[in-house]
Amino acid sequence: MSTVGGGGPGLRVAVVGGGVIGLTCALELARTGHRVRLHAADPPEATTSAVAAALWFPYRAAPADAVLRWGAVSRTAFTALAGDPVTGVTLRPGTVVHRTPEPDPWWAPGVPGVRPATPAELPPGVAAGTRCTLPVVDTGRYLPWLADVVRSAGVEVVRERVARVEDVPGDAVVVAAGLASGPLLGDGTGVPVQGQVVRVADPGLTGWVLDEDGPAGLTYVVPRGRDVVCGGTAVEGATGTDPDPDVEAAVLARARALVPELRHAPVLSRAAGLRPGRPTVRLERVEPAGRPVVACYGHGGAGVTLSWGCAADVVALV
Ligand SMILES: Cc1cc2nc3c(=O)[nH]c(=O)nc-3n(C[C@H](O)[C@H](O)[C@H](O)COP(=O)(O)OP(=O)(O)OC[C@H]3O[C@@H](n4cnc5c(N)ncnc54)[C@H](O)[C@@H]3O)c2cc1C
Repeated sequence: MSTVGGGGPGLRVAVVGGGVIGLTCALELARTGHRVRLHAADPPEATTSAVAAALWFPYRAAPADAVLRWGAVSRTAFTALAGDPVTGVTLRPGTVVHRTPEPDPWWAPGVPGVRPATPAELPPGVAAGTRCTLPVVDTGRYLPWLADVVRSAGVEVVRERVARVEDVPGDAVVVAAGLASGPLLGDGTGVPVQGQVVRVADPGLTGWVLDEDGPAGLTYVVPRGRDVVCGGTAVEGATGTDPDPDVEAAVLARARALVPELRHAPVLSRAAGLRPGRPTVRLERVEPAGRPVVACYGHGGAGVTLSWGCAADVVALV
Protein backbone atom coordinates (compact mmCIF):
# COMPACT_ATOMS: atom_id res chain seq x y z
CA MET A 1 0.00 0.00 0.00
CA SER A 2 1.56 3.31 -1.02
CA THR A 3 0.81 6.54 0.75
CA VAL A 4 -1.96 8.79 -0.52
CA GLY A 5 -2.91 11.87 1.48
CA GLY A 6 -2.05 12.38 5.15
CA GLY A 7 -3.54 10.90 8.28
CA GLY A 8 -3.68 7.45 9.82
CA PRO A 9 -2.88 3.88 8.99
CA GLY A 10 -6.08 2.81 7.19
CA LEU A 11 -6.86 2.38 3.50
CA ARG A 12 -5.89 4.83 0.79
CA VAL A 13 -9.30 6.28 -0.09
CA ALA A 14 -9.95 8.62 -3.01
CA VAL A 15 -13.03 10.85 -2.84
CA VAL A 16 -14.24 12.33 -6.13
CA GLY A 17 -16.16 15.56 -5.50
CA GLY A 18 -15.62 18.55 -3.24
CA GLY A 19 -19.13 19.85 -2.59
CA VAL A 20 -20.81 19.37 0.77
CA ILE A 21 -21.09 15.60 0.22
CA GLY A 22 -17.50 14.96 -0.89
CA LEU A 23 -16.03 17.22 1.80
CA THR A 24 -18.06 15.61 4.60
CA CYS A 25 -17.27 12.09 3.40
CA ALA A 26 -13.56 12.93 3.16
CA LEU A 27 -13.56 14.34 6.69
CA GLU A 28 -15.33 11.36 8.25
CA LEU A 29 -13.08 8.90 6.38
CA ALA A 30 -9.96 10.74 7.58
CA ARG A 31 -11.28 10.84 11.14
CA THR A 32 -11.75 7.07 10.95
CA GLY A 33 -8.05 6.66 10.16
CA HIS A 34 -8.04 6.32 6.38
CA ARG A 35 -5.55 8.21 4.22
CA VAL A 36 -7.75 10.34 2.03
CA ARG A 37 -7.16 12.22 -1.21
CA LEU A 38 -10.02 14.40 -2.47
CA HIS A 39 -10.25 15.10 -6.22
CA ALA A 40 -12.44 18.11 -6.95
CA ALA A 41 -12.89 19.81 -10.30
CA ASP A 42 -14.07 23.07 -8.72
CA PRO A 43 -13.40 24.99 -5.51
CA PRO A 44 -16.19 24.75 -2.89
CA GLU A 45 -17.54 28.23 -3.67
CA ALA A 46 -18.18 27.21 -7.30
CA THR A 47 -20.34 24.17 -6.45
CA THR A 48 -24.10 23.66 -6.25
CA SER A 49 -23.57 23.32 -2.50
CA ALA A 50 -22.56 26.99 -2.34
CA VAL A 51 -25.94 28.02 -3.83
CA ALA A 52 -27.99 26.18 -1.18
CA ALA A 53 -29.83 28.33 1.38
CA ALA A 54 -29.25 26.06 3.34
CA LEU A 55 -32.07 25.10 5.63
CA TRP A 56 -32.07 21.60 7.12
CA PHE A 57 -35.06 20.18 5.29
CA PRO A 58 -35.60 16.93 3.34
CA TYR A 59 -36.71 18.54 0.05
CA ARG A 60 -36.74 16.42 -3.13
CA ALA A 61 -34.83 13.47 -1.70
CA ALA A 62 -35.83 9.82 -1.34
CA PRO A 63 -36.33 7.14 -0.04
CA ALA A 64 -38.18 8.57 2.94
CA ASP A 65 -36.97 6.12 5.60
CA ALA A 66 -33.29 6.53 4.76
CA VAL A 67 -33.71 10.28 4.33
CA LEU A 68 -35.17 10.54 7.84
CA ARG A 69 -32.29 8.51 9.25
CA TRP A 70 -29.56 10.48 7.42
CA GLY A 71 -31.35 13.73 8.24
CA ALA A 72 -31.49 12.95 11.95
CA VAL A 73 -27.74 12.24 12.09
CA SER A 74 -27.04 15.49 10.25
CA ARG A 75 -29.39 17.51 12.43
CA THR A 76 -27.52 16.33 15.51
CA ALA A 77 -24.17 17.19 13.90
CA PHE A 78 -25.33 20.65 12.83
CA THR A 79 -26.84 21.32 16.25
CA ALA A 80 -23.42 20.68 17.80
CA LEU A 81 -21.71 22.92 15.20
CA ALA A 82 -24.20 25.73 15.88
CA GLY A 83 -22.39 26.36 19.16
CA ASP A 84 -19.39 27.73 17.24
CA PRO A 85 -20.00 30.89 15.17
CA VAL A 86 -17.06 30.24 12.77
CA THR A 87 -18.96 27.29 11.27
CA GLY A 88 -21.73 29.47 9.81
CA VAL A 89 -24.35 27.13 11.34
CA THR A 90 -27.20 28.55 13.44
CA LEU A 91 -30.40 27.14 14.90
CA ARG A 92 -33.45 29.19 13.95
CA PRO A 93 -37.17 28.86 14.51
CA GLY A 94 -39.49 28.98 11.55
CA THR A 95 -42.72 27.93 9.91
CA VAL A 96 -43.44 25.33 7.23
CA VAL A 97 -46.61 26.56 5.52
CA HIS A 98 -49.41 24.11 4.68
CA ARG A 99 -51.76 24.99 1.84
CA THR A 100 -53.78 21.87 2.61
CA PRO A 101 -54.15 20.47 6.16
CA GLU A 102 -51.13 18.34 7.08
CA PRO A 103 -51.40 17.41 10.75
CA ASP A 104 -48.43 14.99 10.66
CA PRO A 105 -45.77 16.07 8.15
CA TRP A 106 -43.75 13.04 6.97
CA TRP A 107 -40.45 14.63 8.01
CA ALA A 108 -41.63 15.52 11.55
CA PRO A 109 -40.44 12.26 13.25
CA GLY A 110 -36.86 13.42 12.71
CA VAL A 111 -37.37 16.76 14.39
CA PRO A 112 -37.99 17.34 18.11
CA GLY A 113 -40.33 20.11 19.25
CA VAL A 114 -42.54 20.14 16.15
CA ARG A 115 -45.95 21.73 16.80
CA PRO A 116 -48.77 23.46 14.90
CA ALA A 117 -48.05 27.14 14.23
CA THR A 118 -50.17 29.67 16.09
CA PRO A 119 -52.08 32.26 13.99
CA ALA A 120 -49.49 34.89 14.94
CA GLU A 121 -46.72 32.69 13.55
CA LEU A 122 -48.33 32.28 10.13
CA PRO A 123 -47.56 34.50 7.12
CA PRO A 124 -50.36 36.72 5.77
CA GLY A 125 -53.15 34.76 4.09
CA VAL A 126 -51.93 31.35 5.27
CA ALA A 127 -54.30 29.12 7.27
CA ALA A 128 -51.99 26.45 8.69
CA GLY A 129 -48.39 25.58 9.31
CA THR A 130 -45.90 23.63 11.36
CA ARG A 131 -43.49 25.33 13.69
CA CYS A 132 -40.05 24.02 14.64
CA THR A 133 -36.43 25.01 15.16
CA LEU A 134 -33.98 23.80 12.47
CA PRO A 135 -30.33 24.26 11.54
CA VAL A 136 -29.59 26.96 8.98
CA VAL A 137 -26.23 26.44 7.27
CA ASP A 138 -24.74 29.58 5.73
CA THR A 139 -22.86 27.75 2.99
CA GLY A 140 -20.82 30.85 2.17
CA ARG A 141 -19.17 30.45 5.56
CA TYR A 142 -19.71 26.73 6.19
CA LEU A 143 -18.01 25.34 3.06
CA PRO A 144 -14.73 27.27 3.54
CA TRP A 145 -14.75 26.25 7.21
CA LEU A 146 -15.41 22.62 6.30
CA ALA A 147 -12.66 22.68 3.64
CA ASP A 148 -10.20 23.97 6.27
CA VAL A 149 -11.21 21.24 8.73
CA VAL A 150 -10.83 18.65 5.97
CA ARG A 151 -7.27 19.82 5.25
CA SER A 152 -6.45 19.92 8.99
CA ALA A 153 -7.61 16.31 9.25
CA GLY A 154 -4.83 15.37 6.81
CA VAL A 155 -6.86 15.08 3.61
CA GLU A 156 -4.90 15.93 0.47
CA VAL A 157 -7.01 18.08 -1.84
CA VAL A 158 -6.27 17.85 -5.56
CA ARG A 159 -7.95 20.30 -7.95
CA GLU A 160 -8.61 18.09 -10.96
CA ARG A 161 -11.50 16.72 -13.02
CA VAL A 162 -11.61 12.92 -12.97
CA ALA A 163 -12.39 11.42 -16.39
CA ARG A 164 -12.65 7.73 -15.37
CA VAL A 165 -13.08 6.20 -11.94
CA GLU A 166 -10.80 3.34 -13.02
CA ASP A 167 -7.88 5.78 -13.31
CA VAL A 168 -8.18 7.16 -9.77
CA PRO A 169 -5.49 5.72 -7.51
CA GLY A 170 -6.44 4.26 -4.13
CA ASP A 171 -7.61 1.11 -2.36
CA ALA A 172 -11.19 2.42 -2.44
CA VAL A 173 -12.98 5.21 -4.30
CA VAL A 174 -15.97 7.25 -3.16
CA VAL A 175 -17.87 8.91 -6.00
CA ALA A 176 -19.53 12.01 -4.54
CA ALA A 177 -19.49 14.36 -7.52
CA GLY A 178 -23.12 15.48 -7.45
CA LEU A 179 -24.71 15.55 -10.91
CA ALA A 180 -21.46 14.36 -12.51
CA SER A 181 -21.50 11.10 -10.54
CA GLY A 182 -24.01 9.29 -12.75
CA PRO A 183 -21.95 9.73 -15.94
CA LEU A 184 -18.82 8.56 -14.06
CA LEU A 185 -20.61 5.35 -13.01
CA GLY A 186 -22.71 4.67 -16.11
CA ASP A 187 -25.95 5.64 -14.36
CA GLY A 188 -28.33 7.69 -16.49
CA THR A 189 -31.08 8.23 -13.94
CA GLY A 190 -29.86 11.60 -12.64
CA VAL A 191 -31.62 14.80 -13.64
CA PRO A 192 -30.68 18.42 -12.92
CA VAL A 193 -33.29 20.33 -10.94
CA GLN A 194 -32.45 23.97 -11.47
CA GLY A 195 -32.97 26.36 -8.57
CA GLN A 196 -32.53 30.12 -8.34
CA VAL A 197 -32.09 32.28 -5.25
CA VAL A 198 -31.72 35.96 -4.53
CA ARG A 199 -30.03 37.20 -1.36
CA VAL A 200 -31.24 40.42 0.25
CA ALA A 201 -30.10 42.43 3.27
CA ASP A 202 -31.44 41.00 6.54
CA PRO A 203 -33.86 43.49 8.11
CA GLY A 204 -33.55 41.56 11.39
CA LEU A 205 -35.76 38.55 10.72
CA THR A 206 -35.82 35.99 13.51
CA GLY A 207 -37.27 33.02 11.65
CA TRP A 208 -37.44 31.25 8.29
CA VAL A 209 -40.54 30.43 6.24
CA LEU A 210 -40.93 27.54 3.80
CA ASP A 211 -43.91 27.29 1.45
CA GLU A 212 -43.45 24.23 -0.78
CA ASP A 213 -46.91 24.38 -2.35
CA GLY A 214 -47.56 28.10 -2.72
CA PRO A 215 -50.08 28.95 -5.46
CA ALA A 216 -47.36 30.83 -7.38
CA GLY A 217 -44.65 28.26 -6.73
CA LEU A 218 -42.03 27.11 -4.21
CA THR A 219 -41.09 29.94 -1.87
CA TYR A 220 -38.68 30.11 1.02
CA VAL A 221 -37.15 32.88 3.11
CA VAL A 222 -34.09 31.91 5.13
CA PRO A 223 -32.40 34.60 7.26
CA ARG A 224 -28.69 34.06 7.93
CA GLY A 225 -27.79 37.24 9.84
CA ARG A 226 -25.73 38.96 7.16
CA ASP A 227 -28.37 38.28 4.49
CA VAL A 228 -31.66 36.53 3.76
CA VAL A 229 -31.84 33.84 1.07
CA CYS A 230 -35.08 34.09 -0.92
CA GLY A 231 -36.10 31.26 -3.22
CA GLY A 232 -36.93 29.54 -5.16
CA THR A 233 -37.52 27.50 -8.22
CA ALA A 234 -37.26 23.81 -9.09
CA VAL A 235 -37.13 23.28 -12.86
CA GLU A 236 -36.45 19.66 -13.80
CA GLY A 237 -34.13 19.22 -16.76
CA ALA A 238 -33.06 22.87 -17.02
CA THR A 239 -29.28 23.21 -17.21
CA GLY A 240 -28.57 26.95 -17.10
CA THR A 241 -26.82 28.50 -14.11
CA ASP A 242 -27.19 32.17 -14.99
CA PRO A 243 -29.82 33.84 -12.78
CA ASP A 244 -32.83 35.01 -14.80
CA PRO A 245 -33.99 38.59 -13.92
CA ASP A 246 -37.69 37.76 -14.54
CA VAL A 247 -37.49 34.69 -12.31
CA GLU A 248 -35.75 36.79 -9.66
CA ALA A 249 -38.53 39.41 -9.75
CA ALA A 250 -41.14 36.67 -9.29
CA VAL A 251 -39.20 35.06 -6.43
CA LEU A 252 -38.86 38.41 -4.68
CA ALA A 253 -42.57 39.14 -5.08
CA ARG A 254 -43.50 35.77 -3.55
CA ALA A 255 -40.98 36.17 -0.72
CA ARG A 256 -42.25 39.67 0.10
CA ALA A 257 -45.84 38.44 0.12
CA LEU A 258 -44.89 35.82 2.72
CA VAL A 259 -42.61 38.15 4.71
CA PRO A 260 -43.66 41.80 4.24
CA GLU A 261 -40.63 43.01 6.28
CA LEU A 262 -38.54 42.23 3.16
CA ARG A 263 -40.34 44.88 1.09
CA HIS A 264 -37.49 47.41 1.24
CA ALA A 265 -34.55 45.02 1.71
CA PRO A 266 -31.96 45.68 -1.02
CA VAL A 267 -30.69 42.82 -3.18
CA LEU A 268 -27.12 41.81 -2.30
CA SER A 269 -26.42 38.87 -4.61
CA ARG A 270 -28.04 36.18 -6.72
CA ALA A 271 -27.28 32.63 -7.86
CA ALA A 272 -28.67 29.63 -9.69
CA GLY A 273 -27.59 26.02 -9.31
CA LEU A 274 -28.43 22.51 -10.43
CA ARG A 275 -29.68 20.18 -7.70
CA PRO A 276 -28.49 16.61 -8.29
CA GLY A 277 -31.94 15.06 -8.78
CA ARG A 278 -32.42 11.28 -8.85
CA PRO A 279 -35.40 9.03 -8.08
CA THR A 280 -33.53 7.99 -4.91
CA VAL A 281 -30.23 8.93 -3.32
CA ARG A 282 -27.64 6.40 -4.43
CA LEU A 283 -25.56 5.26 -1.47
CA GLU A 284 -24.15 1.80 -2.07
CA ARG A 285 -21.04 -0.18 -2.82
CA VAL A 286 -21.25 -0.62 -6.56
CA GLU A 287 -18.20 -2.81 -7.15
CA PRO A 288 -18.05 -5.36 -4.36
CA ALA A 289 -15.45 -7.46 -6.21
CA GLY A 290 -11.94 -6.02 -6.37
CA ARG A 291 -11.52 -2.59 -4.82
CA PRO A 292 -14.62 -1.00 -3.32
CA VAL A 293 -16.29 1.85 -5.17
CA VAL A 294 -18.89 3.61 -3.04
CA ALA A 295 -21.51 5.80 -4.73
CA CYS A 296 -22.92 8.73 -2.74
CA TYR A 297 -24.94 11.12 -4.88
CA GLY A 298 -28.41 12.16 -6.03
CA HIS A 299 -29.29 14.19 -2.92
CA GLY A 300 -31.68 16.48 -4.80
CA GLY A 301 -32.66 19.50 -2.73
CA ALA A 302 -31.31 18.09 0.52
CA GLY A 303 -27.57 17.52 0.15
CA VAL A 304 -26.66 19.70 3.11
CA THR A 305 -29.50 18.21 5.16
CA LEU A 306 -28.28 14.65 4.57
CA SER A 307 -24.52 15.21 4.45
CA TRP A 308 -23.39 13.93 7.88
CA GLY A 309 -25.73 10.93 7.89
CA CYS A 310 -24.65 9.87 4.41
CA ALA A 311 -20.97 10.33 5.27
CA ALA A 312 -21.39 7.95 8.23
CA ASP A 313 -22.86 5.29 5.91
CA VAL A 314 -20.05 5.84 3.39
CA VAL A 315 -17.47 5.20 6.12
CA ALA A 316 -19.27 1.96 7.02
CA LEU A 317 -19.34 0.83 3.36
CA VAL A 318 -15.66 1.62 2.74
C1 LIG B 1 -31.26 26.94 -5.21
C2 LIG B 1 -30.89 25.76 -4.36
C3 LIG B 1 -31.26 25.74 -3.02
C4 LIG B 1 -30.95 24.65 -2.22
N1 LIG B 1 -31.30 24.67 -0.90
C5 LIG B 1 -30.97 23.63 -0.11
C6 LIG B 1 -31.30 23.65 1.28
O1 LIG B 1 -31.89 24.61 1.78
N2 LIG B 1 -30.94 22.56 2.04
C7 LIG B 1 -30.28 21.50 1.50
O2 LIG B 1 -29.96 20.56 2.25
N3 LIG B 1 -29.95 21.46 0.19
C8 LIG B 1 -30.29 22.48 -0.62
N4 LIG B 1 -29.97 22.44 -1.96
C9 LIG B 1 -29.43 21.19 -2.52
C10 LIG B 1 -27.95 21.06 -2.31
O3 LIG B 1 -27.30 22.22 -2.77
C11 LIG B 1 -27.41 19.82 -3.05
O4 LIG B 1 -28.16 18.68 -2.71
C12 LIG B 1 -25.97 19.59 -2.67
O5 LIG B 1 -25.20 20.76 -2.91
C13 LIG B 1 -25.34 18.41 -3.40
O6 LIG B 1 -24.01 18.34 -2.98
P1 LIG B 1 -22.92 17.50 -3.76
O7 LIG B 1 -21.67 17.61 -2.98
O8 LIG B 1 -23.47 16.16 -4.06
O9 LIG B 1 -22.77 18.22 -5.19
P2 LIG B 1 -22.06 19.56 -5.63
O10 LIG B 1 -22.19 20.63 -4.64
O11 LIG B 1 -22.56 19.82 -7.01
O12 LIG B 1 -20.52 19.19 -5.71
C14 LIG B 1 -20.03 18.34 -6.72
C15 LIG B 1 -18.54 18.30 -6.62
O13 LIG B 1 -18.02 17.35 -7.55
C16 LIG B 1 -17.01 17.95 -8.31
N5 LIG B 1 -16.93 17.25 -9.58
C17 LIG B 1 -17.88 17.12 -10.54
N6 LIG B 1 -17.41 16.34 -11.54
C18 LIG B 1 -16.17 15.99 -11.20
C19 LIG B 1 -15.18 15.18 -11.82
N7 LIG B 1 -15.40 14.57 -13.00
N8 LIG B 1 -13.97 15.03 -11.20
C20 LIG B 1 -13.75 15.63 -10.00
N9 LIG B 1 -14.66 16.39 -9.37
C21 LIG B 1 -15.85 16.56 -9.96
C22 LIG B 1 -17.39 19.40 -8.40
O14 LIG B 1 -16.27 20.19 -8.74
C23 LIG B 1 -17.86 19.62 -6.97
O15 LIG B 1 -16.73 19.80 -6.15
C24 LIG B 1 -30.24 23.54 -2.77
C25 LIG B 1 -29.83 23.59 -4.10
C26 LIG B 1 -30.15 24.67 -4.90
C27 LIG B 1 -29.68 24.71 -6.31
